[in-house]
Amino acid sequence: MLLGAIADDLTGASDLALMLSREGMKTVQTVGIPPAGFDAGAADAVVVSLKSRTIPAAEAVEQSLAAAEWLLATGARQLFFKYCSTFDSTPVGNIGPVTEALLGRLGAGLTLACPAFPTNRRTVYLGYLFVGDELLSESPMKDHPLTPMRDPSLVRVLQAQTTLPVGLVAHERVRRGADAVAAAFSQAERAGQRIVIVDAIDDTDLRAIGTAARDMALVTGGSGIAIGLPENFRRAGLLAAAAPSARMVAPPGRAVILAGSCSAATRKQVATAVASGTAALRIDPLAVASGSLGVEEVAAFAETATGGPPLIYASADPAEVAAVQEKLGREHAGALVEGLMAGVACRLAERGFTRFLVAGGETSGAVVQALGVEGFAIGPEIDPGVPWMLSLGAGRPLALALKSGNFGAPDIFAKAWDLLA
Ligand SMILES: Nc1ncnc2c1ncn2[C@@H]1O[C@H](COP(=O)(O)OP(=O)(O)O)[C@@H](O)[C@H]1O
Ligand SMILES: O=C(O)[C@@H](O)C(=O)COP(=O)(O)O
Repeated sequence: MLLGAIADDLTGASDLALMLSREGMKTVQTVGIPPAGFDAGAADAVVVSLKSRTIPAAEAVEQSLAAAEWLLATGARQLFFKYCSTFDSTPVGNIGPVTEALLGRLGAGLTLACPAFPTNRRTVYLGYLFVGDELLSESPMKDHPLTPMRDPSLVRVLQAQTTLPVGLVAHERVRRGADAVAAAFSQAERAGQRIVIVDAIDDTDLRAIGTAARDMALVTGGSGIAIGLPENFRRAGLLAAAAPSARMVAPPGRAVILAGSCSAATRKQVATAVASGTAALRIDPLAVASGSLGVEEVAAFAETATGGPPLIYASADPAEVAAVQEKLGREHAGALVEGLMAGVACRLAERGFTRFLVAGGETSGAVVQALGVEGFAIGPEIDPGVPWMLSLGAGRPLALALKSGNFGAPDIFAKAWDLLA
């Protein structure tokens, strides 16, 4: 194994695994730290997915360090800490504390932090994160149910989460190429900085940064910054080219869409599916809380639905989410919906469903843990950042696509199935 990655959620992990696989690394994604005897095959990269984005910082640190130990023991030559391209975190973590702990474990001086993913319109300029045409703090991320992002300055956001000095490598340096970036890293290290936010507005920037990060023991960021890392291993003669797959042979069985994401892109995808006549059931968290809607009723809906894959969604707009959270509390509301989706997925898997498209990082984490999946082989790209995957482990094989809340075209719920044979 060459690259060992720790991702703070499931969908983020599959986003990264897809990027590495597209760039020619044989990549396996695991769900949590693999059990003893887990066979990663001849993987060039292993992405360990945690569900550590919003848990208490001390627990996120503990889990990330344990994942790092496993990856290092399995032979990883470089570690990667994957977080969201919108830098999703709370004021107390977890990006800062986990980065700090991993640097300490590796005895490393400097690392970089770059969430840019230009293909999905996340760019960083002068340390400010843009989502599409808007600053992070003016984008729909300001209303995220669990991690509302209200400050667009990544230096400020990260510095609030760590005692390590945070610096900036600005675009003026990045656009001059890999040598200029490497020189900026050395300069930052001499100045006592330990984490540098690095500007990037396109893939050329990301590849230059990737080249410059060749000798960093730890790289942190979104999936975008991983685009230039495989080439370092190829230049060193350690990695052969591999062709990404176009279609995936999925186990026979029925299909369902589970959407627990309230992000703007998911809401548009839900609206598109409903408008086009997809059989759809809306989950009201208050009905789940009162016990009037449960796993059995929801599973029965999916089993009796006709037409294409049915859609079960809790996705709601910011005002509705705020009203629910006021009544139930933010975390309890989230946990209720996640629990329901996980229960429904299990029930449907027992009854012959084998193909699951899940929207939302936390939601995917809950579903995949409940299904008992140990890991995934990476299949074809549905949309940037969203691959089909085949489950690994003891249970019956399943095809899963874990869609980050804000990723995917409006018609992804309809077109995804065409990639399955
Ligand atoms: N209608 C709703 N009201 C309140 N919370 C909700 C509602 N629907 C979903 N949630 C919760 O919001 C969170 C969405 O997070 P996540 O699944 O990570 O989506 P995303 O990928 O868009 O961030 C989950 O905890 C989910 O259970
Ligand atoms: O980097 C990204 O944007 C994604 O890979 C990701 O982590 C998104 O998280 P969710 O929106 O919670 O799915």
